[in-house]
Amino acid sequence: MQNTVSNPVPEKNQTGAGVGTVPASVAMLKVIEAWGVDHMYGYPGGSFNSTMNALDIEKERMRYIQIRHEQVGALAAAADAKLTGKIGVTFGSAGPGATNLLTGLYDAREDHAPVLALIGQVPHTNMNYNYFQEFDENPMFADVAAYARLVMTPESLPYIVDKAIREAYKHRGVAVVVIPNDFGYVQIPDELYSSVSPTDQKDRPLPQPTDLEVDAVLEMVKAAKRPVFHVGRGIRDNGAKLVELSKKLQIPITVTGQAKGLIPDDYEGNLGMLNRASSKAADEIFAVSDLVIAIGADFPFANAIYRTHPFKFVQVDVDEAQFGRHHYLDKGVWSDAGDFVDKMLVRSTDAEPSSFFQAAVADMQNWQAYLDHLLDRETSPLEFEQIYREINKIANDDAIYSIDVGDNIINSFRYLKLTPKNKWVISALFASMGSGVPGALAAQLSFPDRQVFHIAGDGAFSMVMQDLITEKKYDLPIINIITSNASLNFIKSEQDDIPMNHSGIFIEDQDFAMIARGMGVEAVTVRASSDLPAAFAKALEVTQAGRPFLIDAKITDKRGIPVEELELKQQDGTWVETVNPSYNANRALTHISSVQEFFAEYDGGELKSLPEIFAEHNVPTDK
Ligand SMILES: CC(=O)OP(=O)(O)O
Repeated sequence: MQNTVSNPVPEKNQTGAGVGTVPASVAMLKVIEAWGVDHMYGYPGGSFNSTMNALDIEKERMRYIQIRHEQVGALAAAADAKLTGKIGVTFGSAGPGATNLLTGLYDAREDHAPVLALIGQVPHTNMNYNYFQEFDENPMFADVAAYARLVMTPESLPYIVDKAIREAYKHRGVAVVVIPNDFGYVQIPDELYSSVSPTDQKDRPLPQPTDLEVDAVLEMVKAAKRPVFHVGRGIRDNGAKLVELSKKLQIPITVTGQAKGLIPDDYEGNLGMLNRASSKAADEIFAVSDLVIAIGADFPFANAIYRTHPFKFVQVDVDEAQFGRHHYLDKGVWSDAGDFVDKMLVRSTDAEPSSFFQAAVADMQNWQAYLDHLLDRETSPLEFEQIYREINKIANDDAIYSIDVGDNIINSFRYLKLTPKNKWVISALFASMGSGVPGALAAQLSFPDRQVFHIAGDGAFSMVMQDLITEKKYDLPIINIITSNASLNFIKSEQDDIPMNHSGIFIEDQDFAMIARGMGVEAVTVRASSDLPAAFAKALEVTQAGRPFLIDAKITDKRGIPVEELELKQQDGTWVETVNPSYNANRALTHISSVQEFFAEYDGGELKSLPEIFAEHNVPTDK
C-alpha cells in the first residue's frame, strides 16, 4: 500500500524517476517549473518537509532560496513579480510560517503582483485535532488571496497548483495552496503533471480602445486649457510613445510611484510624481489642470489630490472593475495603455505650441536647478542629497533600485535619474517597511548580471536586516545604503504637520556597519559628504568582485522641502500661490506668510512660484 495516503511514509532517496509515478510534491514543482519559475523563497518547517524533499530532488531545476524570515520571502516573491511580470513563489510551514507570510502577500495584492504561496499543513490524518501548529489556514488567506485552496488528495496537487498560478495571473494577485504534508510524499501517476501546459501570458488579449472613444478624448483635449497626463505602471514599455504623444498634444506628464523610470526622467515634459513624494512642478501643474487623463494608473492619494481639484477626468484602464475608483468619470476608456496611446497618436493632429506646456517645462527646469544646487553642496554632518549624487555617479545605466518605505521614497523620486533601461521596485500601495532587502534579493536573483542598489532608512532596514545573511549566503553583490538618523523621519514629518508632540519616532542608533560585518558583509560608516567617494569606490570594488556591501550613512534628520504644502487658487481671474496654513500648525514655519519665505526656509531662494512662471510664459489666466 505504498502509494496510498493512509501510509504516506516517504521512501528514502526518492528520485522522482519511478516508472510512471512521481511523488506528488515533485509533480507540483514540475508544474511550477513549467511556468518558467526557477527559484522560490521560504523557510522549512516540519509540515513542509514533503516539499523540501521535492526541492532537494529538483535542485537542478528549481533553486531554493533560504531566507531568514518568511515575510522577507513573501516580499521578495512580490518583488520578483513586480520586476519581471512573472509569478513569484514563496512558502511557509503551518502556523507561524504561514502567518509570517501575510505582510508580503498583502503587498503583492495591493501592487497587483502575481504570487503563489505554498503553505504547509499537518498530515491530513492529524487535521482538525488541534495538532501542533495546526490551524484552519484558509479563512486567514481568504481576504488576501484571489484563490485559496486546501489540497484534498495527493493526485490533485499538481492540478491545484497549476490552477492557482492561472488564477494569480488572471487576478494579478495572490494564490494560496495549503498542502497536508503527507500528500506530498505520495507517488502519483506522472501524467498528472506532464499534461500541464502553461499559457504564454503575453498572449492574453487586451481590451482595445475604439475610434469613437479616442476621438471623444481628443475633443476633451481640444477643449481643455491645462491638460495633464497621470501615468501609472500600466504604460509598461510604451513610455517612448507617450513622450511622443505628450509633445504632439503639448500635454505634460505626471507619474505614479510604480511608474518611475518608465518615462525617462530627463524628458522635459516629465514632471515626476504627485503629492508628498513629488516635484514642485508636478504638484503645481496638477493643481491648476482642467483635464486629467489617467493612463494605467492606480493612485492611493486620490482622495487628497484628485478629489480636491476641479478638473475633468478621463480614466484609461485595462481592468474594467477599476473605473471611477478614484474620481467620478467624465470618460472611461477600457483599454490597454499602450494601445490607447498608439491610437491617440494615429488619430490626433499636432497641437499648436502651448504656453501652458512651456510653463510646465520651465517650472520643472526651475525645480531641477534647485535639486542640482542641493546635490552639489558638501555637508558635514552628512545630509541625504549627497548620497544620491554618489549613487548617480556610479550607477550603471541599467541599474535596478529597491527603495524601502520612508523618506528615501521621496528622495529617490527627486534625485535618482532613471530611464526605461532601469528597473525600480517599491512597496507602493501597502507601503510595507522592510521591503527594501527583499526587493534587492529579488532583483539580483532575477537579474544576476545587473547592478542592484538597495536604499533604506534605519527603521525599515532594522525590520529585515537578518536577511543580509541571505545576500551573503548566495553571494548577491547588492549595494546596500542605509540612511540612518535614529528617527522615523517620514513619520516625524507627518507628526510635524499636525499639532502634536513627537511621539514614538526616535529609535536607537545602531552601528549597521558592524552588524553587517557580523553577518559576513563588508561595510563602512560615513558621516560627512567628503567620506562618500571612498565609500562608493569600495562598494564598487567589492560588488564587482561578486560580494554584497553596506554603507551606513549617518545623516541628519533634515526634512526635504514639503511641496505638498503649496496651494494654488484663482482670485480675481489670476492664480495665487500660498502655503497651506493647516500644515504648519505645530512647527517653526507658522511665521511663514509667503511662498518666497517658504522656499528660503528650504534653501530654495532661486525657486519661482507658478504664477511667476505663468506670467513669464503669458499663460492665459482664464478659468
Ligand atoms: C518610515 C520612516 O519614517 O522611515 P524614514 O526614517 O526612513 O523616513
